[in-house]
Amino acid sequence: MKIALLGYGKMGKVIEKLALDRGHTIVFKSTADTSEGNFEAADVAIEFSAPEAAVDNISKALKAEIPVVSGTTGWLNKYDEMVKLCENRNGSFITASNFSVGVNLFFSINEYAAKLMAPWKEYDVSVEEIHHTEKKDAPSGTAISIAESILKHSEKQDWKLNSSEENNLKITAKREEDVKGTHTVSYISSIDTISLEHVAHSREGFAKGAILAAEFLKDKNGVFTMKDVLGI
Ligand SMILES: NC(=O)c1ccc[n+]([C@@H]2O[C@H](COP(=O)([O-])OP(=O)(O)OC[C@H]3O[C@@H](n4cnc5c(N)ncnc54)[C@H](O)[C@@H]3O)[C@@H](O)[C@H]2O)c1
Ligand SMILES: O=C(O)C1=N[C@H](C(=O)O)CCC1
Repeated sequence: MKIALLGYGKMGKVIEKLALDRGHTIVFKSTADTSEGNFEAADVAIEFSAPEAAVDNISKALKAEIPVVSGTTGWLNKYDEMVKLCENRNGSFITASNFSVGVNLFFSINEYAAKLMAPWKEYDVSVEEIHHTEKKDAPSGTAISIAESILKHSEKQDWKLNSSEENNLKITAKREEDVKGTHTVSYISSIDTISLEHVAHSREGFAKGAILAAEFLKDKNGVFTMKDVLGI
């Protein structure tokens, strides 16, 4: 596949390496200030940029009839707009707060646990995420996805960052040097604690999942999720 990389930072660089290892070619790369290569030649665009840049990048790909995989977080208030654009252009689009296969399995475990724990009111549930200090958005997109699944089975009204109000699901966001991504769901009672945790050891999992999504999307039309890609 000929790939355009929209965003060539920490993720763009890992994706480039894995894509080349899988026999793909990179025909275009862009950052906030530079671009090189031939965008129109791409079979698929993989977009990992910044919250303020994602909508422009995704729109640019859809308008050029190039399928787009977007991993950027922190822009999902415009998700419906991108879905409409994709449908109007008969294009192909997938976004995920986390492309790692392990995290997507963790999402399913989290949903199952939320359902199982729902009747056991003595447990209070909370979510914690830890990422590197360069991360622009908080809480992480992954923590929001985890919280939204828990809320489907909970009496809590909404998630809230760093709130201890009983009717909200508390998400704690920590920033520590070089942490790739740690997400923990805790169910705490006065008697015991049940914890579920996913720890990313590197960025390879995110990159590999994004390439799997790009390979899945190449000859399809529509809006998809990682559940479609992984068949889970
Ligand atoms: N979904 C996932 O699996 C996943 C995994 C890791 C990171 N992310 C998200 O991906 C995004 C990027 O992460 P990163 O660690 O690579 O960040 P980074 O800061 O290392 O790199 C971002 C890159 O985007 C570029 N950029 C900014 N504006 C741009 C524009 N208008 N056009 C093109 N490029 C532009 C920057 O110049 C930089 O090269 C973040 O939102 C992060 O939260 C998602
Ligand atoms: O490094 C980041 O930034 C990450 N962002 C995603 C998120 O916000 O959930 C996925 C994990 C890494």
